[in-house]
Amino acid sequence: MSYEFLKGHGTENDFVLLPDHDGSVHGDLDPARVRALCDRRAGLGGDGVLRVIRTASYAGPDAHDLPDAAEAEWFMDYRNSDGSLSEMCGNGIRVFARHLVDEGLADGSAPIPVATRDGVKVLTLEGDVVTADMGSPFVIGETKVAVGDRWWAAANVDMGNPHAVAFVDDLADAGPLLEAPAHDDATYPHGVNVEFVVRRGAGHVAMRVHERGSGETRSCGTGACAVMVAAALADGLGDPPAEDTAYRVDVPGGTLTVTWTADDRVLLTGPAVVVARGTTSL
Ligand SMILES: N[C@@H](CCC[C@H](N)C(=O)O)C(=O)O
Repeated sequence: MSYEFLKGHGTENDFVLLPDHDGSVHGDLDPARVRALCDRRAGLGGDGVLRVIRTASYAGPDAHDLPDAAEAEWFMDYRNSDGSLSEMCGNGIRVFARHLVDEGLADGSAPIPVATRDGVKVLTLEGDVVTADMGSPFVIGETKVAVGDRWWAAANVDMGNPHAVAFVDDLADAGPLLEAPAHDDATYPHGVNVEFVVRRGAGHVAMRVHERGSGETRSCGTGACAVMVAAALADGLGDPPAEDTAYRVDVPGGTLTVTWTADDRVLLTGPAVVVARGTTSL
């Protein structure tokens, strides 16, 4: 079977997009196909797959939990590169919105609602930059993570998907991150995305991330949001802050801006580009 794909990225967190508007191309989207597509040597390469499907047409895992199609015509069916599902992807949803507008499937001059496994997110495009309203963060408490025999205290922040945010002295402290950092399985029964963070200045941090289901990636949008929230709280801001507050979050693949609003919304702003398209039979 031959089918259409596109390739895109947001701050070098890269994705294979699979247009499947009525669900007739990929059915349940076999995890083995996701792994084959994301393979960087034998496939197209990617940190994940974004299936572009109408909310009303999705019949796969979690279909019963999806928002109503009247709230969001399109559903971002996100898969990690190992084939697993995740609730949300902050870089992916910006690329998803860019694709909808490029293809005339959504009007880029107005906010675009997109359904995810974490509810409806609203995207706004301004030139090359896309902002995703990621909703409210949930700061659950303290945990810890480890690489080898080194442990760090970490903030447990839920952005729809799970995060552990560890402040470190140096981003190199975590080593090459060839394996998932150790974490508390009782706190994170479904695994966790782990961010290592350093301060760069007032309202400015830099991070690395090991993503659940994808390994170390060049960026993670939900991770950047979790990092901003953890940093803002460590800086003494309220939950939510008294006034809208923006932090610059540097990632290996670029720079994101995260704004935590006084009405407790986290806004993720950054680039989103589609770089290629074609057909494959992977
Ligand atoms: N890269 C994404 C997050 C993708 C999902 C994550 N690996 C998980 O399993 O929760 C982002 O930009 O947020």
